Amino acid sequence: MAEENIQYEVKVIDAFKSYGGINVLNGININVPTCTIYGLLGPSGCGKSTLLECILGTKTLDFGCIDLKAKYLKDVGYMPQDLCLEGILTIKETFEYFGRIYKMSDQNIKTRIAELNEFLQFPDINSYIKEISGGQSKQVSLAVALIHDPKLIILDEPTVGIDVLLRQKIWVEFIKMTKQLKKTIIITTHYIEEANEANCIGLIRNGILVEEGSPQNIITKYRRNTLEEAFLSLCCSQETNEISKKKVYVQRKKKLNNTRLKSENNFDLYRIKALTKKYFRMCYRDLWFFFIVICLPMIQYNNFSISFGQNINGLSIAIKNDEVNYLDCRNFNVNGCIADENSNLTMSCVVVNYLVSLNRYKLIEVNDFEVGELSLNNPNYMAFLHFPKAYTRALAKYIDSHNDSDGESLAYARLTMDNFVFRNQIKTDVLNSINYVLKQTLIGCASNPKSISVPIKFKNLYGNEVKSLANSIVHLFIALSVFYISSITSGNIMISEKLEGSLRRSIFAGVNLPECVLSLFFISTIIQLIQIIVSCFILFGYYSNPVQITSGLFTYVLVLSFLGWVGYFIGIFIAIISKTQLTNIFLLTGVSLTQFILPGM
Ligand SMILES: Nc1ncnc2c1ncn2[C@@H]1O[C@H](COP(=O)(O)OP(=O)(O)OP(=O)(O)O)[C@@H](O)[C@H]1O
Repeated sequence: MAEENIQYEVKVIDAFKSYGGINVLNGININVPTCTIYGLLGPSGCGKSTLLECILGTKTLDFGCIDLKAKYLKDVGYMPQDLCLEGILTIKETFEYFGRIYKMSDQNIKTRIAELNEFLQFPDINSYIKEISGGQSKQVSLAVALIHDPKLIILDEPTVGIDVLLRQKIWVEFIKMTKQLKKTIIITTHYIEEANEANCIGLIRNGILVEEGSPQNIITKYRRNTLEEAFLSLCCSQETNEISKKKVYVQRKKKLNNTRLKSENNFDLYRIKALTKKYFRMCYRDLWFFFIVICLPMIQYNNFSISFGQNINGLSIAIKNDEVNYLDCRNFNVNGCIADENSNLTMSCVVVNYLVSLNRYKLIEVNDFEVGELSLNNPNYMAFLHFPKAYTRALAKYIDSHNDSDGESLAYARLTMDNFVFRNQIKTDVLNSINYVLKQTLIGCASNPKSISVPIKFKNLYGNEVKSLANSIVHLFIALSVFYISSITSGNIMISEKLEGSLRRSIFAGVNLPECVLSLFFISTIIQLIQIIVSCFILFGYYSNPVQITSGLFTYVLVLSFLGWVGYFIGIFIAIISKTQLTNIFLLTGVSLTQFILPGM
């Protein structure tokens, strides 16, 4: 065929690409004629995959030009070197997913699976990808590249790990595809013998195309019997004229316009549906994910309700009462006025009985002040209380003349330093008990008890029902759980998609990032709503924490949802900036911990 009559599917002109100043593609020119198989050969690291990705547009050239006949992503089928498929999906679901991304009808997908099965012979198509062998996953990956019957097929080492018989069968099929179905195939391979089947071969070394031509022409040119021998001879002559792989600075060339493959439309509901279905499967099939997102919070809500900030009870307080025997207080009644010289009131008993009536404390009498003081070294003791011998008398004198020269009206209380919550609770209860004593004193003396009350009236706008610490922070706990669960849901799905390469493969099939984010948003919002319902049911319904929602249930759920959505976007952002799974986990945990600490928890 005359040169001018040849139609080219792909033209790469003067392509340069470097990483860190080292040229991986060093001025490559290749021309791939339509309806042919073009084999790219070369040692590991010579730049074959980089060249393919530049042709596909997933990587950009630094200089040079790539001209593609195909204009749309759906016209090209790409099989990357790595699997880049979701192990958690079955073979059938994987085909359905990609088929739907390419907007194929269900019937069309079914027919295509049957056709591909005929020549690739998949294992049971209901097997999970993670459970099939390396060679079988390569077959599936190849089928995914062919599912939508593209015009241009780009395959990066498709036959690695596949047995010889099937390899031969695949090449026969490739030849049939180019001859009968007018497809163009670009293929990289390390098996030189199979490259014999290609119409044209390009040998790359150190980013330079050192030879290009049909297998027969190359064999003839190097006067050898086989292609392998021809390449060995070529490589040996190259060794002596080694192309430097050291820093090669690219000459400043004008960057030419490259053809970029486009998606047919930028925002497609059909693709969003396929993505949502895939994410849904990924969520409910991963049992650990399901456990962490749904079951673990339920356990935590339960643990929180049982253990956190409940009303305190059973705390031990050491007591030494010099005024009266502690046991004698049991039958004590406030009767009479302490101002009365003849009254035999012992107000220390009023304090003691008040504390006992709270059912929070276990009062344990000690005989010695020193022993009482030392009792706080025992972690079971939260306080030591001491009442002086003339406590009631001194108290009467203090009330009467505001004078207690001996300091006998002072009860002594030493509190634990170990536990902030317990200390404050005991402090409040002891102060309330003294307040109660004063009131009882005034009642006994027929005075108006209000005269001794603190002259302030507290009125709460809301929160009247809040009785315990757990009641007060239950909403904070729900809010933080919703935030955390949303961020780990979006963050973990996104990072696994990114690192396993399935995101890249989906993007190459036409999906764009906003579609991924929106589909994941649906899933995350559903999980969030389940979270809110379950948490409210456990914390308010089952454990009866008081609900006082002043702005209405809708606003409450909306505010929680907003928090979850913030968590969702933070998760996505962290997944985008994280380069490894570990960084992703550390960042997610760090941000969530900050959220726990900032509200003062
Ligand atoms: N993202 C990247 N950042 C830095 N260097 C890269 C990157 N991608 C590829 N390289 C480097 O570019 C060179 C060419 O890589 P490429 O994957 O194209 O080789 P290859 O010819 O396909 O090798 P193989 O046959 O082993 O797959 C390698 O040295 C590789 O380390």
